[in-house]
Amino acid sequence: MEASAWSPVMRVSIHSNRVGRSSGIPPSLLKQIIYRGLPRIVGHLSLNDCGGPCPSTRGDRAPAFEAGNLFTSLEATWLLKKKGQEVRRCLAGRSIFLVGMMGSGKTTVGEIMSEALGYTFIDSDKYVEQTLGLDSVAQIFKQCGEKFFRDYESDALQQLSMMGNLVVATGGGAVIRPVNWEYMKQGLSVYLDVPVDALARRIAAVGTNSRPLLDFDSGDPYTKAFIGLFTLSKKRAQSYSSADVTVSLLDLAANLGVEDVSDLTPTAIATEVLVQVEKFLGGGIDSLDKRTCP
Ligand SMILES: Nc1ncnc2c1ncn2[C@@H]1O[C@H](COP(=O)(O)OP(=O)(O)OP(=O)(O)O)[C@@H](O)[C@H]1O
Ligand SMILES: O=C(O)C1=C[C@@H](O)[C@@H](O)[C@H](O)C1
Repeated sequence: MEASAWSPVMRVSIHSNRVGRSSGIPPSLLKQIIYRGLPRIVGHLSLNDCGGPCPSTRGDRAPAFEAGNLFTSLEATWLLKKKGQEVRRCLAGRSIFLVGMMGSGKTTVGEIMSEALGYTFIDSDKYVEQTLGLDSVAQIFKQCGEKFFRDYESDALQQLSMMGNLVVATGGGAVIRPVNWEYMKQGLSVYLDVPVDALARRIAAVGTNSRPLLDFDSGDPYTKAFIGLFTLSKKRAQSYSSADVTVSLLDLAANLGVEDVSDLTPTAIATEVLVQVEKFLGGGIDSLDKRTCP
């Protein structure tokens, strides 16, 4: 999944005076994360086990086995882990609930964050599937309808809210029920704000089959995804804005001088989420040396 989905790293343009402005991460490290921060891919490659075409064989990518690439990836991993350790102290066991539209990266970014924090990752859609013993959310919608799914989704969030030390990727529609916010307020909520075009491109790449609210009868995958996401995002904008922390990919890209949000790696986004969470909790953000968190 990762190897084929990430966008070409070579197209990223970096303006050194802008890098790191919002995040408090040393500019040289942040540049490397954005420019070549592909630790998960390198991890796969080092096992010689890429699921699709290896990045090293693709013309639009930096050579994956180049010593510098591995080195910078290790630095990115180190920085993420360090931030994770700092934020873990600030969180003091509170869980993080990631909210956002379908395809916003809650699962991808959440898994990376959970590893950095030493937290357990839970995907609430999967939790509901397992509770019901059904294969997919699409099947639940088809057999039992949306309301039935939403009831189980609320139950799942209630149960998860009573545990600590979790990063939870919530379902894209979890925000529409006020009671779910009561559950999520037991921890910290983070909204991943991704432009609809980028969401539609990501979802079109894998098809709309697994996402019942986008799986219309006609239209190509991008158009179906775009129309569905656009409509839902308008309806949900206010709900998403209730999150404690918002991480806007447009803002992050602008602050980093990156032209296209698709060029932001999951590691960079996960690191930014941790930085913003730390900021929300009152921790040091201007420098890695400032650690004012209790
Ligand atoms: N930063 C990124 N750059 C490019 N592709 C990404 C990025 N983050 C996630 N993706 C891809 O986008 C798709 C959706 O990601 P993911 O499953 O993490 O989103 P989600 O918010 O959990 O979605 P859903 O709510 O529908 O389950 C996946 O194919 C994933 O590989
Ligand atoms: O945005 C939504 O309403 C949904 C998102 C998915 O995560 C699933 O929870 C389901 O497909 C509904």
